[in-house]
Amino acid sequence: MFTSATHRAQTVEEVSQRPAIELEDVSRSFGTVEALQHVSFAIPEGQAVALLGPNGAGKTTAIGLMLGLRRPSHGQVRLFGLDPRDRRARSRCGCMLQESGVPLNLTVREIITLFRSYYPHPLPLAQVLEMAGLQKKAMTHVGSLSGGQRQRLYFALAICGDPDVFFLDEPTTGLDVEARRHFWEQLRAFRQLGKTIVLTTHYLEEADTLADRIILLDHGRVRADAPPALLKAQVTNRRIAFEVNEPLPAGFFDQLPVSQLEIQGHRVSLLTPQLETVLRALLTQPGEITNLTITEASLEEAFLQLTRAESEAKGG
Ligand SMILES: Nc1ncnc2c1ncn2[C@@H]1O[C@H](COP(=O)(O)OP(=O)(O)OP(=O)(O)O)[C@@H](O)[C@H]1O
Repeated sequence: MFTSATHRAQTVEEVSQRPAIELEDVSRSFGTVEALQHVSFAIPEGQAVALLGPNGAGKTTAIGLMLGLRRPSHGQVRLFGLDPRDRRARSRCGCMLQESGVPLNLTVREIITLFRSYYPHPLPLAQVLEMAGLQKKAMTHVGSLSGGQRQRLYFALAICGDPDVFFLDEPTTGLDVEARRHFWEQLRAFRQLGKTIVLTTHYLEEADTLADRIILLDHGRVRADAPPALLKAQVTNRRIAFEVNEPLPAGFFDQLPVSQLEIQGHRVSLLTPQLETVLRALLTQPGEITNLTITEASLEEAFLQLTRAESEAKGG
């Protein structure tokens, strides 16, 4: 579909061996706030990584460090083996940050042309407009774009330099479901060009859909670092759902290891880390149990369990 004029053919070994980004024992404080603490990871070229975490986890700080917009208080950050502020590294980056200010009195075409001029090997204008789905808006003034269209423009400006690594800080916040899915398609197409992608998100579905790997940050530390499927498997919780022909005795679940217990009429759903214990109790009580299903925890449940374990370990 899309072609990249400057995209070099790379062998599998090259793609997997050369890290695009490296953080080595990185900490960053703002006064007394430790936004990141002893964070280390490497992102190989061609990988799509989601930095996931609750508010204040340190996601934006991490992106700022990788882009050279901030400096670490401790440790080292490298972008393509260079200081992230080095022009050679920066010219290979595209970014869509939370606060992207652009002049409102230019047309879409004019501003993309301006941004293309900053890069040594920009993508053709027509391709940028097509990738961002802005062909029909080329002559529209930026100030007249809707929120969703403006988000597409930010995407266009971020990719127009044909970056090797693309940083996105909460790119779909505020978009409706349709616009979000459209954006995911655009990003997937961009990924197929072999690009490295680092995105922060609050949307677990977004991380699950787009990322090869999720780095879960919480209170400035890496809490988990794994592919989405493995992250879900790390979590011992299972969801049990079933129907009862008559209500279970009062207090039935009080002594059982269950959480997120929901009872709606005859339908019961719960989470448990001890599947056998709960099943034994259910199957030995006198009432009839039907439509029993047992499923793996969703990514959302995994996320909650992992972050809860962290705050409990801290006594929080
Ligand atoms: N410029 C700053 N000055 C002071 N404190 C800051 C600054 N930037 C970030 N922080 C603090 O560092 C911590 C991490 O913030 P950061 O923005 O990186 O988190 P985040 O995971 O991106 O959060 P969100 O999902 O809400 O955007 C927070 O406690 C935040 O208040």
